[in-house]
Amino acid sequence: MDKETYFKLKNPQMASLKDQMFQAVAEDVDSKSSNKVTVVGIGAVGMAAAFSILAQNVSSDVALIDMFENKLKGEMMDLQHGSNFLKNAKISASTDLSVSANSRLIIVTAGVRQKEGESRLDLVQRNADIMKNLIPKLVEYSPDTTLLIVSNPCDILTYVAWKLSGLPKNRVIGSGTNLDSSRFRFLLAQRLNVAPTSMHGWIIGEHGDSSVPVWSGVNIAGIRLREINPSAGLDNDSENWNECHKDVVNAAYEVIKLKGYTSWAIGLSCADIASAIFRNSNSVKAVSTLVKGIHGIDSEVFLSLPCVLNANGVVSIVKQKLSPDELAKLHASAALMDEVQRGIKL
Ligand SMILES: NC(=O)C1=CN([C@@H]2O[C@H](COP(=O)(O)OP(=O)(O)OC[C@H]3O[C@@H](n4cnc5c(N)ncnc54)[C@H](O)[C@@H]3O)[C@@H](O)[C@H]2O)C=CC1
Ligand SMILES: CC(=O)C(=O)O
Repeated sequence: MDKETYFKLKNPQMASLKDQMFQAVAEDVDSKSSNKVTVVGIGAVGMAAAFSILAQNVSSDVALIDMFENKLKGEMMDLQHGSNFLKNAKISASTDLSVSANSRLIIVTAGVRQKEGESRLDLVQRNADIMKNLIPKLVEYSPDTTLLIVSNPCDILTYVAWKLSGLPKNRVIGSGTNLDSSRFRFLLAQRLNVAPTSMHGWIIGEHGDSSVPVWSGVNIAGIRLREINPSAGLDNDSENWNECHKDVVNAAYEVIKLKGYTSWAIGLSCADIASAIFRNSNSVKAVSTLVKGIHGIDSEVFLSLPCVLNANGVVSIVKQKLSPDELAKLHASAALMDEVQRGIKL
């Protein structure tokens, strides 16, 4: 019961302050929004995603879910207290999955994270078990939703979520190498002293140790690095450009060693993907999608490729012209995903 109703029941003769202040003119609007995002798992990554989405006004309706009631309430209140600086935000939270009902996007960050020295693949069965508990119930509450899977190993858990959800493949997306591509562009841009947004380079394949840098296409303003230095990114390159990719692969390990986890960049990456969906933008992003039949991959695995994203999720995949070496590495990524998937107990 809200405070207004309680007051009226207790004091039937007295008009409330609200009644005295306002003259009702029409029925209130049904506040059910069409841009609701639920973030499942409100650890470092979930909260960075929720904050980025609210601060960038990608959605003004954010629901938070976790197992820990006090932490949930604390995070919800802390965000709500910033409402004055947001754009009419509605923030809700519960341990009960029903709080997610009618979400247009559900971002899943629940699960264990790597400890120092652990790889993403080491987490697979523990986090697959969490998906088994969560995904079918979440989809029951939001049958028209799009799932964005962030928990690691991201590509494998996106496959698991797709299998468990019964949703069409375009609406089950892994955050994939959108983050790795951002790291790559940042590192390249630093060496060439341009803005990362002016540096065009893609990391595809696994969000993890077998990720594939598409050196053949790295360019600024259409000038490919390889036109100037045909060895850029190769082992025999005297300028060691491939250090940039090695640093991308090492990035999470290094940040985890330094601060215990990674959060801000992946939070911003989630907001970037959510924005493409909510604004129906047809933006091209490297996200994890079902790649069977693309680039000659014949196994049912999810990997990142540049995808056109809009309100319908992944609507097409950009068929990059890959060099034989890049193609071989992508196939190695696919074979690794297939092998790990076969070991999961679903
Ligand atoms: N794909 C990517 O680019 C990235 C993925 N990650 C992954 O994201 C995941 C989360 O990382 P952090 O936020 O750092 O971990 P964290 O430990 O800070 O947070 C995880 C949260 O999930 C919650 N949780 C666990 N099981 C749950 C369940 N069944 N229902 C509801 N909530 C549940 C926990 O209570 C906790 O609050 C990890 O798997 C990590 O490896 C992290 C960074 C980047
Ligand atoms: C932890 C992780 O997957 C990342 O920061 O890339």
